[in-house]
Amino acid sequence: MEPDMENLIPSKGILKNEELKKYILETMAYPREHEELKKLREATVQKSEMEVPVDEGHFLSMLLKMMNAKNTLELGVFTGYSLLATALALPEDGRITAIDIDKEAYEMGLEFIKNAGVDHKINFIQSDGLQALDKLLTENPKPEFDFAFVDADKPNYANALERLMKLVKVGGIIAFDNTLWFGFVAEEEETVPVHMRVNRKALMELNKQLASDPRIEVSQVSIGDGVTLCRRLV
Ligand SMILES: C[S@@+](CC[C@H](N)C(=O)[O-])C[C@H]1O[C@@H](n2cnc3c(N)ncnc32)[C@H](O)[C@@H]1O
Repeated sequence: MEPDMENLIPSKGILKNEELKKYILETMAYPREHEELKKLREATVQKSEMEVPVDEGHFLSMLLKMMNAKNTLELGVFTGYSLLATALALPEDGRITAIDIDKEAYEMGLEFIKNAGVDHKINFIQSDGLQALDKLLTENPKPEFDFAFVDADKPNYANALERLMKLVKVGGIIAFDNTLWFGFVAEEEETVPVHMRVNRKALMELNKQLASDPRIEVSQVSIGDGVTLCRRLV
C-alpha cells in the first residue's frame, strides 16, 4: 500500500475538474451567497471543510422554496452552513429541528445565524442522531416534517431512513448528503484512502438499497459530494 493512503484527504466533492469547480463557484455560487453564509463559511474553513459547498446550499434553498417547505429536520449540523441556508429559505414561521452530537461547533456558527435574523426558526437538539429521532417518534408519532437533510454519520444513514420514513410526511423529501463520497463509490477499494473505506462501503450499500426501495421515488443529484433525494410515496 502507498504510504499516504492512510491519511490522504482528497479534494472535496465529486467534480474532479478543479477549473470547472472554480468556474461554477465564481460565476454563479459566490456572487449569490448570503453575506452571513459567506462569513460563516470563512470562519468554518479554519476549523474544517465539512460544510456543504456553496452551490449545494443554493440547490437546497431552491428545493425548499419549490416545495413550500415549512417544517424541516437536519441531522448533522456542524457549524451550521446547511442549517443557515435552510433557515434563510424557510418562511418567517418556518421551523427546523436541528440535531447534532456536537454543540460547540453549532455555537460557533450561531453568531452568524443570529446576525442573519433567522435563529428563531431553529430548535437545536444536542444528541446522538438516532436517539433524537426515536425520541421525536415517541413524542409525536404522526409524520410532521416536509423535508429532512441527513449529513451525520454515514454508516447510520440506513437506520435514519427507517425513522425518517415515519417522521417525514408522504410526499415529503429525505435528502442524504455525500452519497457519491468523493467519487470513491465508483472506484476500486484499493485506490481509496484507508480512513474513507468504511463510509464508502456504507454509502454503496445505501445507494443500492435506495435504488430498489418501492416506498420512495429517488433522484441521485450530482452536486457537491452527491445528494440523493428520496420522496416518500407511502
Ligand atoms: C459533515 S458534518 C455536517 C455539516 C453541515 N451539514 C454543514 O453544512 O456544515 C457532520 C456532523 O455530524 C455530526 N455527527 C456525527 N455523528 C453523529 C451522531 N451519531 N449523531 C449526531 N450527530 C452526529 C458531527 O458532529 C458533525 O457536526
